[in-house]
Amino acid sequence: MWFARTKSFIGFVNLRRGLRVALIQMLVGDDKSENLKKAVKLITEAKKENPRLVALPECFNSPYGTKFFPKYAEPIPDGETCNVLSETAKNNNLYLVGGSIPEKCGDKFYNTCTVWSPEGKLIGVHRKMHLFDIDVKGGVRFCESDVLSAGNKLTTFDVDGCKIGIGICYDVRFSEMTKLYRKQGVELLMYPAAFNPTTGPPHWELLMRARAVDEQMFVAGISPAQDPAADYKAYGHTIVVSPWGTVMHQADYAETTVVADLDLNEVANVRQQIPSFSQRRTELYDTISKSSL
Ligand SMILES: NC(=O)CCC(=O)C(=O)O
Repeated sequence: MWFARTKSFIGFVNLRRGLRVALIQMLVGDDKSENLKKAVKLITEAKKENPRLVALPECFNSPYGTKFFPKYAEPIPDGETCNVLSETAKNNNLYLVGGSIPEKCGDKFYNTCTVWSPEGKLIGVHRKMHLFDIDVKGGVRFCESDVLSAGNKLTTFDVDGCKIGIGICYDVRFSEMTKLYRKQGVELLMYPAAFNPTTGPPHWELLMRARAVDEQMFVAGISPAQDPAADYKAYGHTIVVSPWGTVMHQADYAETTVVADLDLNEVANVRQQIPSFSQRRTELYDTISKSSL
């Protein structure tokens, strides 16, 4: 009897897998120490909601622009920003996805996300794999590769049994990358990101939902708030999408924090009901792609 009760209690505990995340849509300025102070303040405020994991946006310590990257860049993990992120994760006892910062390594620069444990340990480093080089006539032109080098590795980490993958902004356009994360068992994909007023309205939500539906996982996009005075205006609209493709939360343009409760059971439920991953005809894809070369 006791055993049966205990077993069902354990079963109940195992059944409920949840993760509360707080996504900080922070207004980034051109003063690095002010940006760092602001990040600490917003993370500390977010802690009141009791999240297990907090995330910052792309390029949160520097304005987003190639002319700024070399000036704001720091070594990882031995720079001022990493020290602040490590301390803040530890002081608040939470996992911290440190958005991204311009990283300096030797004579190269990268757009890099660091991930911190509640003990303040560095548990992940992701260098943006796909550089944002686009030229939309009458819209946005940007060429990260003028200054930055691309990373070559996927990055995952574990929070209470949930495997989390990292991409940075433009990485979201590459479904091959998400497929690799799915193969590695990822259930939540987080993109620190900074879309813009040209590509944001037509593509931001669409891409986040597409990746969530393709790979049947939670997807979060964490943007800076929009600064109307900045050269590059971020789109904002920090977003969380469920494995079913439903937009659970989406911010507007202003500074805010999105708090979301992720029911991780939904991942397995959706994957079981629509088993598209195991129904792929990879033998055909390989043959067709080789024969059409
Ligand atoms: N920071 C970025 O990578 C921006 C990506 C973007 O705006 C896009 O349309 O893609």
